[in-house]
Order: sequence, then C-alpha cells, then structure tokens
Amino acid sequence: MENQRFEIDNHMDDHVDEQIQKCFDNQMPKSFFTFAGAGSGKTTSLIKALTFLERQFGSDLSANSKQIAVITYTNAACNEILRRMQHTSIFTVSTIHSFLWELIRNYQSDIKEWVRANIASEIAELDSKQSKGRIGTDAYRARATKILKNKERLANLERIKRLSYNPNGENLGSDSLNHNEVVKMGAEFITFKDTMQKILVSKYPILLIDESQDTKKELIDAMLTLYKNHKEDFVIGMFGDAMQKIYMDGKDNLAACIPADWEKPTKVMNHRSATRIVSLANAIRKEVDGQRQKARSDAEVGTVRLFIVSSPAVKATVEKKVAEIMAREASDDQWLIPEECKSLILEHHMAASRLGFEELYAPLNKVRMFDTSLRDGTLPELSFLSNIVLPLVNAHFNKRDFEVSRILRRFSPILDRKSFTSKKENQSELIQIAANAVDDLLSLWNENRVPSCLDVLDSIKTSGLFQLPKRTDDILANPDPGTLDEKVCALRAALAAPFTQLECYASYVSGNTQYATHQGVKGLEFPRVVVIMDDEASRGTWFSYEKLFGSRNKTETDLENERTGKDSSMARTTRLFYVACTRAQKSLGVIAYTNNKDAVKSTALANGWFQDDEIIMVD
Ligand SMILES: Nc1ncnc2c1ncn2[C@@H]1O[C@H](COP(=O)(O)OP(=O)(O)OP(=O)(O)O)[C@@H](O)[C@H]1O
Repeated sequence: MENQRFEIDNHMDDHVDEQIQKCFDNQMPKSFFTFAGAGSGKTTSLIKALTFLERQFGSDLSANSKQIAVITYTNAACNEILRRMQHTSIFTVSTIHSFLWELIRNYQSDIKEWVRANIASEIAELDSKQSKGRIGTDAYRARATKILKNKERLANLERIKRLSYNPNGENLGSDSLNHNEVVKMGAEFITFKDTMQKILVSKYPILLIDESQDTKKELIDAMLTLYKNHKEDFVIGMFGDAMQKIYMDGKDNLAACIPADWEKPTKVMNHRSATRIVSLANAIRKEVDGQRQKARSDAEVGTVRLFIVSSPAVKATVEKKVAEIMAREASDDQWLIPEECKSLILEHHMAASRLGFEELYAPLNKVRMFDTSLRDGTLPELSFLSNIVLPLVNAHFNKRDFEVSRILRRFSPILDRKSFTSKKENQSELIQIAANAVDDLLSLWNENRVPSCLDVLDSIKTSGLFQLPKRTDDILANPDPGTLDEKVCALRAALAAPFTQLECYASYVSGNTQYATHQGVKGLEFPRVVVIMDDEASRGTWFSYEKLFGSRNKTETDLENERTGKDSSMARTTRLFYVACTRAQKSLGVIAYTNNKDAVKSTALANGWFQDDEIIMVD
C-alpha cells in the first residue's frame, strides 16, 4: 500500500485543465462538464480556467464590452473567487439570484406581466384546493389568508412603478419580489424569450457554474435550452460532484442530462486529504457510484476515529474529551486549541447552545421568513447590532478612540456630513451631542452590568445616536402581544437576551468560531475536523444519521423511495456525511450520539468505514 502510494503521479489530472482550455477555442467552442470527487481540484481548475481566459481573451472581451459570467452557490464563494482573480473586471461573479436579477431587472414591464400572471395562477390553484378543502381546518384558514394576500398584492401591482429585489435581504416591501419569483421568472425569461437569450449570449459568451449539482434546477434547465439554441457562440462550463448534492433544489441526475457533444473531463486525484481520509471517502462513496480517488503520493497517512456516545451525555464535556483523545491519537496538540479545529454541527441552534446564544436564537429560529437572514447574519435588527453597535462598544472598551469616532462619522445621523457641514457654527455642539449619546449607551455597562439587546436599542432610540431598523418602534413598544405580528413578537423575545449573546452570535455568523454546519462548509477545508452526528438535537427530517448508521429503522417511505430509485433520506445523509468528512485534511473525528451504540458500531464496521481499533465507545 505504502509502496503503491509513491508510484502515484500527482500530475495525472493536469490534462483536465488543458482539455478545459481547448473548449474556449473561438473556432470550435465546446461546452464542458467537470464532475469529480471532493478535493480533486475543481475550484482550482475553475480559477485556472479564469486565469487562462483573462490572459488569452481579456483585452478582446473588454474592448467589446463582454464579460465571463461565473455563478457560485454562496456569496462567500463569490468573494473568494473575486479575491483570487483580484477583482478583474472581465468577470461577473455572482450567486444564482443576483445573476438572474442583474439580467432581468431592467425589463420591468415583462417582470410586472409575469408577476401578474403568476399571482393569478397561484390564486386559481388555491381557489381550486379551497373548493375541495374542509372549512374550519388550519389548512383552510391558511389558504384563505394566502388567497387574500395574493389578491391584495395583485390589486396593488398596478400602482407599483418599479418592482425591486435584494438578493441578500428579506424583501419585505410591497414592491418587492421574493427569491423564488426571481429564480422562476429569470429561468423562464431565458428559456422562452429569444431576445433574452441573445442578450445573455452576447454579453456573456462564456458562463461557468461552480457547485452545479446544487444549482437550482430551473436555471440548469434554462442553460441547457440556451446551449441548444446558441451552441456555436456560447460556452457553458459546469463544475461539480453528484456525491456532494445536499440541497433539494438542484437537478437530480444532472450527469444524465448533459448533451453528448460536451467535453466531460474527469479527475481521480484527491489533493486535499490524508490517505486514511481519502480511503474513508472512497468507502462512503462505494455504494453510491463506486468512484474511487487516489491520495497524493506525498499525503500523510492521517487519522480517523469514530466516537460512539449515548445520547443523553453532556455534550460539551464529551466534545472536549474527544478533542483530547484526538490530540493523543493523531499526535497533534493543536487538537487542544478549539480555534484550530472545525466542529461540524447539523443545525445552527446546536452552535447556539454550545456557544451560549440560544435565548437570542431560539425565538427567531421559529419564524420561517427569517430562515436565511438569521443564518447569514443579515436580519436587519441583528446586523445593526452586530455591525454598528458591537464594534462601537468593543472599540470603546478597548480604548480605540479613533475607531469610535470613525463609526460615529460613518453611521451617526448626528454627525451626518450634510448637517455637520451646513451647521459650521454648531459643529462642536453636534460632537458633544454625539459624545453624550455614546456615554448614555455605554452607561448601560456600568458596574459590570450586561444590558439586554432591547436596553441597547432603547438607549439609541432615546438619544438618536443611530438610525434604527424599521421595526424597532414596534419591537420596543409594549402593546398587547395578540396585536403584534409573528416577526415582531419573535424579535421582541429574542432581543430580550443579554447583549453578550449578540456578540457570540455575531462571531458565529461571521465564521469566527470553531462551529459551522455540515452544509455551510461545502467547498472549504480544515486540518482538523469533528463531524457531529446528533439526530435527536436536529429538528429536520431531511437527514438521518441514525438511519445511516443502522440505529433507527427505515420508514415505509424510505423503503418505497429506495425501491423506486427516488432520492431517500439515507441517500441524502450518505452524501452529507461524504461532504462533511471530506473537509478534513489531516485528521477527522466523527461523533455519533445515539441510543443504540452497538448498532452504530456494527454498521460502521460492516460498511468498511472504520476499523475496530478506530472506534471508541464513550460513556
Ligand atoms: N493540481 C493540484 N496540485 C496540488 N494541489 C492542488 C491541486 N488542485 C487542487 N489542489 C489543492 O487541493 C485542495 C482542494 O482543491 P479544491 O478546493 O479546488 O478541490 P474541489 O474539487 O473544489 O473540492 P470540493 O469538491 O471538496 O469542494 C486545495 O487545497 C487546493 O489548493
């Protein structure tokens, strides 16, 4: 085995980059589909392709006002690509939502027409269900509310001059489109409007999609239609890995839908992980598609361990013990430093309980509308506190006066440039007003008190130190709870939490703690990884590690899905497990919280995922 490793040619996949470069040949453009396993260098190949394109065609594209579009799954991935390409202007790097919105935003009359038809069809569908529904049930009432809201929106539509959309926000206004509408509409415009196709192809003769296994199926289908109609003057390049499909809105069996005339380069190396981690990844993948990777000849052996723990254990204590054992087993003391390890949880609330921001998180986690903004930190009330107030408070307590005045100049309406320059004679007075407002705010921390987030908002409201998010008045008011809407109620309950919890939350959403979710680390890598499998603590039904590890029976639906070849919760969990484990470079600890330790152990052994001496039973 060791000898075989040294025979591995670490450059065996280099031809893939040349194959991709040939696809961009002006005379004979070809689209391509590069699907390969974790750590095989897909993102690296994407960056190499962009570097090549810039060198080869950069000035030509700029001279003709054309660009290369790159679509990524997250804003973080966009920023990483932009950073690596040094923000070169021949590239438009965006998420699916912003890409589509940029493409269609100026076609307002088409947008309005589409929205009108879409609402009308939703109403018709709801009406039809309502006519068959049972009066008085929750579902009946919910449908009635939806019908009413849709009718109001339809009536209001005519008065709206311009429909707006923010790909990274909540889109609350009556003139706003929601995320689903933009994807559906954008994809339909590309699919059915010749002019939209021509505009897209002429602006972006090359379009590359990263993580295409999870790219919304509507967009993939639209791109395949676009390809069919414009294959002579348009190149699509898709990068991805079917084994890493972890969201339900991606296209199933994408590989089978790729036209026969595309290039399909494949890779067999794993440049990321130690050999033992690569062999675990191969074992997890074995039953799915049998694809095997090779570790680099210079890869270290690495360490994997499975810790099986009875569910009611005190988790923080268990996880500390696991880190200590990993330090010993992997001969690596860095395991003892939490910031040097990444702990992958299943849901954000598991980070909230471990990091101590549960009171802030739990009420907001119940509101579906907050799903995205709570998780990415863009919920206006929280982002206001995290991005403006927290830095101000920290700067003050760390005696960074220059930073305090920078924040005030930038964000405080008291020192707003316009009023400041127009009232020259009052400038020192304005500075004093701002300083007093800051003092009032900071006095909340006097005598080692910890204010609640509500106290902080209240002080800012009284002093006018900063402009507050729109809902603050409602949140701070004290009306009969029955009259408040669900979102305001949840915000009120959450913001009663101590401000220290906001600090922990802010640190978590900006990626500065040891915790991240299995899904959130897609595309990333870390030297030391702990994968935490804890179905009992996770509320979703989408994944089930207990079923994957044989400690819970499959349901009738699972069995039916398996029989009919449909995606099942076992299949989804296998892919999530693969994604999580393959983030590790050097060593990997997997913790299974379970009520059936023996079943977990025998499944881990029977599947060839772990050896007996790699499994540790924790009491
Ligand atoms: N040809 C190569 N030679 C050496 N190192 C490489 C090569 N290609 C990629 N790497 C390194 O391997 C690691 C994984 O690469 P990359 O993130 O591009 O893989 P990926 O296929 O996109 O992974 P994943 O699917 O897991 O997101 C990175 O650290 C990268 O720098």
